[in-house]
Amino acid sequence: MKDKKSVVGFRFAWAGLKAVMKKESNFQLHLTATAIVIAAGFFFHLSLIEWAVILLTIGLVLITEMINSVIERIMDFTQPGYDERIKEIKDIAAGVVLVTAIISVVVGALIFGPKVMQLL
Ligand SMILES: Nc1ncnc2c1ncn2[C@@H]1O[C@H](COP(=O)(O)OP(=O)(O)OP(=O)(O)O)[C@@H](O)[C@H]1O
Repeated sequence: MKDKKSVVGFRFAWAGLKAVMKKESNFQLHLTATAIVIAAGFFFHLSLIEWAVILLTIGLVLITEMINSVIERIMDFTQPGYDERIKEIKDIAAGVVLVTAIISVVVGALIFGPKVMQLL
């Protein structure tokens, strides 16, 4: 019984993931960047700890983008019309994604920067 519930729960979670992949262009952009970073990781033979940091950073960006999408949907549902309070909530949620995106660029530069330099 519990197993069946877990499988159903997983199916809903997978449906949520598919919805963001299909409907959110920013999420698709992050997924493209993720594929490029992972390919670069194999090319540069990252160490285990470097992989761990890169994967955690990728996860952070994808998760915050998903949370941002959830907040946008709740706001659109709560107040479809223009509202200054909704604007601030959505702007802050977008700011969260921006912060993680900046962190991911810095992490990428720290890990890949020296390796790219060695190639030049
Ligand atoms: N109901 C609203 N009231 C006031 N400002 C809003 C409202 N909806 C959106 N905005 C403003 O428009 C910006 C963009 O909102 P929107 O919901 O279109 O998200 P988005 O960043 O375009 O994401 P997506 O492309 O995923 O829809 C918000 O950050 C906010 O400044």
